[in-house]
Amino acid sequence: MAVTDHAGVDVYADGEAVARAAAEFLTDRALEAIEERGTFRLALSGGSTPKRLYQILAGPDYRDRFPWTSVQLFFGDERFVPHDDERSNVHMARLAMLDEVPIPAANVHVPPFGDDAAAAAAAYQDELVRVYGSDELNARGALFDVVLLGLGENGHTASLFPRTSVLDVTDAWVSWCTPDDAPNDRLTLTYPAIDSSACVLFLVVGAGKHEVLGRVLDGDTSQPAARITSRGEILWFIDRAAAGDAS
Ligand SMILES: O=C1O[C@H](COP(=O)(O)O)[C@@H](O)[C@H](O)[C@H]1O
Repeated sequence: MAVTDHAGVDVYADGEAVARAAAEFLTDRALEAIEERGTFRLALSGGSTPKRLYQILAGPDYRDRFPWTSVQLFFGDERFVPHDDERSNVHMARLAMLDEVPIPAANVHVPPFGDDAAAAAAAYQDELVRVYGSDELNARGALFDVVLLGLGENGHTASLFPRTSVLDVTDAWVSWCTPDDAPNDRLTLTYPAIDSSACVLFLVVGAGKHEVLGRVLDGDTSQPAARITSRGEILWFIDRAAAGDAS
């Protein structure tokens, strides 16, 4: 089946258009959630694709419109490096967005760094439990209003990497892995934590992602991203190149 025939897939001209559509989508969802429940819980993704989205949210069109003070921000995954390291997803998000917007520091929930990835994952889960108000997933509605995800050319998403045991973790919200095809240990939300979402939004940009995107959408479960579920909806904002349109 063509990528574009799958439900939930929206195709935009290029990465800039994907980022703009995502900024509008997140703003609408945030305003709706805050009107209904007073808060919006968003898990950010890392890597290169969402950087432009973060810059747009911090820019003149959204800086004063996005309801920063009522948003709780989390990280869907993090490379296990210091937060000021250039490889850190937190570092990227700070430079692109967080340092520029009026979000209270207490609303930005950063995965800890230290000597021990397992201990850091457990501590980050404790932080999620504290903000959510229960240690039982779905007990108080979805854990996240939106989980933002990307897609690696090896089929990983968040830091759910192929051939790692984190793919089998069902008894934790946050865990860690050592990929065999990427540097650094990683902290990541697990499948059950991502499933506890009102919406998962994948952003996929570039011709290099076309083949793996087709496999994931066709349900090839050897690709970690194909095993993502959501108790709400799963949406894909992709550009023409990722859709396989070479024009
Ligand atoms: O390592 C990571 O890669 C994926 C995909 O990143 P992209 O740069 O190819 O879009 C990303 O979603 C994840 O958060 C990140 O840690």
